Amino acid sequence: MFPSVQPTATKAWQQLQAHAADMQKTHMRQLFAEDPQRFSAFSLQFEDILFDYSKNILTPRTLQLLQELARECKLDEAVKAMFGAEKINATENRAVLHTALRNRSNQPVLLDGKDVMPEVNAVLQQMEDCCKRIHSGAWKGFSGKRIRYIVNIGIGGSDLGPVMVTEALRPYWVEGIQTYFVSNVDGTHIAETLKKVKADETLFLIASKTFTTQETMTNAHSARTWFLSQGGSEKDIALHFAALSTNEKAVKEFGIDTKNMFAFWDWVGGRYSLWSAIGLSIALTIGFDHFSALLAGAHATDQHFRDTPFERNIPVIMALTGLWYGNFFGADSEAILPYDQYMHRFAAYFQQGNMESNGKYVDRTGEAVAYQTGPIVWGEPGTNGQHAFYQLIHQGTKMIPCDFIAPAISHNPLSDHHPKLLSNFFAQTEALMNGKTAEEVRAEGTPEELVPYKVFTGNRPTNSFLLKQVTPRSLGALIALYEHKIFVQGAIWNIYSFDQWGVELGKQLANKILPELSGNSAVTSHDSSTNGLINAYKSMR
Ligand SMILES: O=P(O)(O)OC[C@H]1O[C@H](O)[C@H](O)[C@@H](O)[C@@H]1O
Repeated sequence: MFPSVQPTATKAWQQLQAHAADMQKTHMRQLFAEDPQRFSAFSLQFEDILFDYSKNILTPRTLQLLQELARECKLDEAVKAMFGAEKINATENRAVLHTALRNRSNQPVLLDGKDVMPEVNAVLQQMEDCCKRIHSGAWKGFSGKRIRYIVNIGIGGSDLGPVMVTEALRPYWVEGIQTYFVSNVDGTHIAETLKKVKADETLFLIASKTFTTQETMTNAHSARTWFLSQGGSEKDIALHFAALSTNEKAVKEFGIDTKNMFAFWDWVGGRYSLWSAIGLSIALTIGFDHFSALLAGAHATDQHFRDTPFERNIPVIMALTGLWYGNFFGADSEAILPYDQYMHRFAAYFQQGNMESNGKYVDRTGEAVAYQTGPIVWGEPGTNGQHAFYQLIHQGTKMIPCDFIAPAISHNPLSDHHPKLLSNFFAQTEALMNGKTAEEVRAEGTPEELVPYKVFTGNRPTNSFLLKQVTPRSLGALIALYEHKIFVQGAIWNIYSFDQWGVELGKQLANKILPELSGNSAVTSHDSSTNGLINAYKSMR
């Protein structure tokens, strides 16, 4: 296990504090004016992705100190521990091996002395066979018709990744396949979805690592009841239900034929599981070859992350710049702003990826931390966000570091839409960096009383990711960059990034409240607010 280092006790942290005091007085406009080579000094090309981090409030000295912090916190050992299958998810005594799921090199990955790759490859083979049978029409439903509808029932990590990727890769959808996702326990979600599909042409994928999640099991049972009401018989369930899970026993108990079970393992975290059997909805939607390309893109990033010195390592730089603002400028959120409509769930996906991983206040020694950890992550696609919340990013009182993401080539090159979209992408980071001075506002002939309102301070940090095109490979690479960013930050903050105990309390209390909701007797077992709300609900229904 890599050593536990308190980041604030390092020499680099002290130096960064002193340096931050200077940098808080520095304007990026000045940094750009001083160095005409700033873009080439602070940008990196990886595959088809250009990463520009020059519009950040940093100098070579800042980066050097941040990298020193990473070294003092033993980031190199943490990386080795993860790739080396050490049980770095110590509170659950598990390794963290989502990188093995996309290990296209097939180099052995030894966990407790046993290579996991044969099992990984066997499940990929099973997924490929399933895709072939569905896409060729060989897999037939109970009426003899081919499968046309895929309904993935899952939540959290068993939903968000597949939703995000299938949406981002819509141009690659296999003809004749329509995929839907049901996650919310709100009956509306499954009811509205079932209106769109036909039982004899639908394959339900019950996606749950644990196969015990309340929302997923409730939706799965409702799907089964509906299926049986639509002409399907008990024996037809084998043709229309598959399970993506680590829990074979619970899958059997639900009544799903284990030959329709696609396995994964406890060393795959839910929010890192789109590369596993949980990705079957992706493979069925975009085709197995495209799913393989997604894995290959992520694998390329894994190699970049594992083997590149910190100075040129994109996830390390993403992590360090984020940490710089969170810990030394007091920023508490980050926006992810894709200028690509297909990527409209990208921010939502990394809301779970980041906030469930690094939303922790207890460090690896069991002590409460005295510094900020994971940021609030949010965002919407540009340009919609510009007409909604960018006002606050430009002129609000909070610093919100933003990631701008855009493809150079659109999948829908309709008249001049794409140049217009990209002109906004370029303009926004320029405006956020430069701002507009009072002199510039006056020079436009603005009446003096309006000048203060039209001034933009600028100096608001952004990263830009310019992709050639959103393809399975580039998307896979991009997702993995963000995954490793989260890992690096968690390692430096000395927290456990791969558990999620914080989601348990609400679940426990909901289980306690559920039986109290039946009947009409007044509930008195909670605080007065909770009692009051429950009793008001009982009187309203
Ligand atoms: O895949 P499942 O076991 O159904 O879990 C689904 C989700 O629920 C949990 O509460 C966790 O917060 C998530 O990390 C997980 O992805």
